[in-house]
Amino acid sequence: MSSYLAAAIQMTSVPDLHKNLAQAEELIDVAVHKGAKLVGLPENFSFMGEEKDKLAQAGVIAKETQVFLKTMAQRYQVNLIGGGFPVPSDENDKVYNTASLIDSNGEELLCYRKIHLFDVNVPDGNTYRESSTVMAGKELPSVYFSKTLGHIGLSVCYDVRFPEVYRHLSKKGADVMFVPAAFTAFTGKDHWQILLQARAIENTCYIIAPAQTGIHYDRRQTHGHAMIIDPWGMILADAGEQPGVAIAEINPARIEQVRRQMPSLQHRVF
Ligand SMILES: O=C(O)CNC(=O)[C@H](CS)NC(=O)CCC(=O)C(=O)O
Repeated sequence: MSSYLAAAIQMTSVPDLHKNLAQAEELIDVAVHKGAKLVGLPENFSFMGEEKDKLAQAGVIAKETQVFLKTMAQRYQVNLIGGGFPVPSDENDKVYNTASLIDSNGEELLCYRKIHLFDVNVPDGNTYRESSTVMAGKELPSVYFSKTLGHIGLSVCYDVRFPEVYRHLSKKGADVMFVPAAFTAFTGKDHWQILLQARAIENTCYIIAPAQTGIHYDRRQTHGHAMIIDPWGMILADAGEQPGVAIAEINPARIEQVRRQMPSLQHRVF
């Protein structure tokens, strides 16, 4: 593996599948033209709206999103992460919040179903009951060993509050971990960056965190600040608050250097 550029895309997705896919393509285009070889899209990139609307359209959203990811990966000859989109479950009428890694041949390399669901009354007055429409994934994420991109692990949004997910990925060998998110503006301002830096530092790994930003519908507002963090916890790129792209170099020598300087992974007791 040699150094390469990765991109964390930042979007303001709305309750309109085709508008979102058009915005996603524009930003993939920007990222690829800046040289990115691995591009992450945020949670809910293809649809962000009321839970009941998402559920009603889930079949169409899932199908069109999967076709979109494969088409874009092949057209732009890039590795793409779809950071979380609804896929209907076979068991009942709920969906799985699913993240997927697609290579430049359009093949799916990783698929992960969000384990931790956001059932929280946020003190700003918004109530989230993700479990009312989403089934929790039952399997910890696996790691894809890529000769060119490193050892990649996926997670989604609220998972970032559960360090055991990332320790699991780390034990499986991951050194580039994705946290695609739609973090609330209220929690994000105090927790987002700190949680991401903690996950990077404690696992001495790169963290790539695509994000939603701005006002999506009604009172739903997200925090933004898609970012890429290095294994020492340094913020290499931050997309701010407008839709756009955070781009930074993923450098295997930096991972080795930090793991020499701070060998905490070797000192684990549990
Ligand atoms: O807001 C929306 O409409 C869409 N959001 C989402 O789909 C997901 C599940 S509800 N949001 C989060 O997981 C936020 C986590 C978070 O913000 C935290 O952990 O503080």
